This record gives sequence, structure tokens and C-alpha cells, in this order.
Amino acid sequence: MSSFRKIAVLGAGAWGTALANAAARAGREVVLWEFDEKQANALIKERVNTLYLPGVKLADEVTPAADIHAIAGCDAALMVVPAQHMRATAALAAPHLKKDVPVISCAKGIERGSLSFMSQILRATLPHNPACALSGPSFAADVAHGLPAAVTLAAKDEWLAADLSRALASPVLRLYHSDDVIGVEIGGAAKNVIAIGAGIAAGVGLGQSAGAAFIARGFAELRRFGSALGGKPETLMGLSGLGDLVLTATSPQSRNFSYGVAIGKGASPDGKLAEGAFTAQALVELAQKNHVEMPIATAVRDVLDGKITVSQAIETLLARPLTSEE
Ligand SMILES: NC(=O)C1=CN([C@@H]2O[C@H](COP(=O)(O)OP(=O)(O)OC[C@H]3O[C@@H](n4cnc5c(N)ncnc54)[C@H](O)[C@@H]3O)[C@@H](O)[C@H]2O)C=CC1
Ligand SMILES: O=C(CO)COP(=O)(O)O
Repeated sequence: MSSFRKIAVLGAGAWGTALANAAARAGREVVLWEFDEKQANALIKERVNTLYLPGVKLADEVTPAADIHAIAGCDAALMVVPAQHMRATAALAAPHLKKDVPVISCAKGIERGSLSFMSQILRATLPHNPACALSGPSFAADVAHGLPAAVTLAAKDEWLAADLSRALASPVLRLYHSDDVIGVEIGGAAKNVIAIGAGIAAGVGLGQSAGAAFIARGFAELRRFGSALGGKPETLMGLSGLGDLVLTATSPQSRNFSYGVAIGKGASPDGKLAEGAFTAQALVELAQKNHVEMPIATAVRDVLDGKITVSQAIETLLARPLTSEE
């Protein structure tokens, strides 16, 4: 019998809704809290997330809620709000979480200003709750439709990561456990920025050879950054690093990739959440602070900030001195 009977999911966007159903599929009782009251009430009434994950019914074991008190008594909490709202959401949850209840960030990003990863925000806001991270190649729609996926769940205490992984796994969702929380988070945050760049390259029509070069060189940046910040090489080479970069930087289903495609085509992005657009500045600042060279991420940041045009970004990247491949 798992000790994680009741799971709270905070954030009923696409990923929170998919994870709530996944936890139900794993045999858990789930409370799905949503910040937007109108949206929460629609979920309570209709039991379908028409706005963020249309066509997917909530599992019977999932109870949607507008009131944060509903998370009381949970045995673990999945934090599935956009990265820039993680701190406020954790603060809202704090009075309702018992000591030692693990809190698992499922968001992919770095907080602007503080340059904090999600686990650092959770540790600062919920110091008595172990901060964990869940990340990997997993489109919400795929997971919600029961297509197979594999992700990594990390906690400083690997026994806890293994227990949580077992509690959330099902025949179609494999969770690998790890003790490398920062390594897992780095992959999720950095790949979104690189994926926007890959989307821009695709939108401009640079071709598939350039697309592959972009992923390989983007991954070199991700690994350099990851190892400077203490991520383990096997994590960066794994699901949450290479795995998620390949998925996000090649698929039109990705919001970050599509955001880049729109920019590359000179069109306006569709307004869906593209976490990389919020994280680019923080990623580049953190890289500079740690003396890590990230030319692709920097070019993406500069294009998003309007400092340079897409053509100038391409010219600058192609004109870099020829070096060894590392
Ligand atoms: N959609 C996907 O396939 C996946 C998403 N993720 C990550 O999960 C996180 C959430 O993304 P999605 O669920 O896709 O987002 P979404 O765009 O589907 O939904 C956004 C959610 O954020 C909530 N929200 C908006 N403003 C808020 C605020 N001020 N405070 C608290 N909540 C607020 C909305 O009410 C909604 O629940 C992101 O970091 C994303 O990178 C990770 C893996 C897969
Ligand atoms: O993180 C994701 C897949 O692993 C989702 O990617 P997007 O946010 O770019 O859609």
C-alpha cells in the first residue's frame, strides 16, 4: 500500500489536468485545485477542461476545487502552475500542507529576477516540505490520452523519489527516479529556450540540416550550463535533458517550438504559454554569472527582447569562429 493516498495537484492547466488523471490512473485519490475561480467552477460543473485540455474527461477519482483548503490532508502535492507563478502558489499552499509532505515542481522554467529554479523557490517558501522535481518529454495531451510516456522524478532523498515514482506510475506512465533535483530542472528550463530558437530556424525555412545542428549545439549549451550548476551528466543526457529537448525542439505540438515558428515566419505567436519566452532572460543571466557560454540561448533572448532581428541572429551565430566540438 502506498503511503501517498491523496495527491493534491495545484494548477488545472493542460499539464495539471493530465497529471491529475495520471495519478488517478495510478490508483490515487486526487484534488485538482485551480487558481482561476471561474475556470475551477467550470471544471467542477462540467468535469472537462475545455479551455486547456479539451476532449479529456476528468477521472472519477479527481475532485476539482476552487478553494485552496481542499488540499488539506494531502500526502503529496504536485505544483503545476507556470514557473513565474510558482512562488505565489507555494505561499498560498503553505498553511494547508502538513510538515514533511513532499512538494513536486512540475513546471519548467527559472524565475525572473531571483534567477531561482522551482525547487529553490519551494525550499524557500515551504522549508519543512521536501522539494522534488518532475520533468521529461511529455505532452499533456499525450499523457491525458493514455499514450506511453516516461519522465524523471527527483528528490534529494532518492528513496522518496522512488516511493513517489511508484505512487504515480501506471502501465502507460513510467517514472524514473533520481537524486539530481537541479539536473532534472535544468533540462526542463533550458530546453524551452533552445526549442524557441529551433522553431525560429524552422519558421525561417533554414532546413532540416540546420535544425539538427541547432539541437546538437543547443544540447552542448544545455550540458555546459548543467554541469556548471551541478547537474549530473547522466541526468542531462537523460529524459529531462536530451529527451525533452528532442521532443520540444522538433514538434509543432510544442508551444515553445510553435512560438518560435511564428516569429521565424514574421507572424504573431498564438498567445499560448511558451515558458521559454519568460525563462530566456533568466537563463542567460545565470549563464553569464556562472561564466557559461550560451550563444544560441543568448541569440533567442536578444530576438525576443527586440535587440536584434532574426536575420541578425542567424548571421551572428553562423559567423562565430570555428572551434572544436565540445
Ligand atoms: N502542457 C504540457 O504539455 C506540459 C507543461 N509543462 C509545464 O507545466 C507548467 C504549466 O503548464 P500548462 O499546464 O501547460 O499551462 P496551461 O497554459 O495549460 O495552463 C496555465 C495554468 O496556469 C494558471 N495560472 C495562470 N495565472 C496564474 C497565477 N497567477 N497563479 C497561479 N496559476 C495561474 C491557469 O489558471 C492554468 O491553470 C509549465 O511550466 C509547463 O512548462 C510540463 C510538461 C508538459
Ligand atoms: O514540456 C513539454 C513537453 O515535455 C511541453 O512543451 P511545450 O510547453 O513547448 O508545449
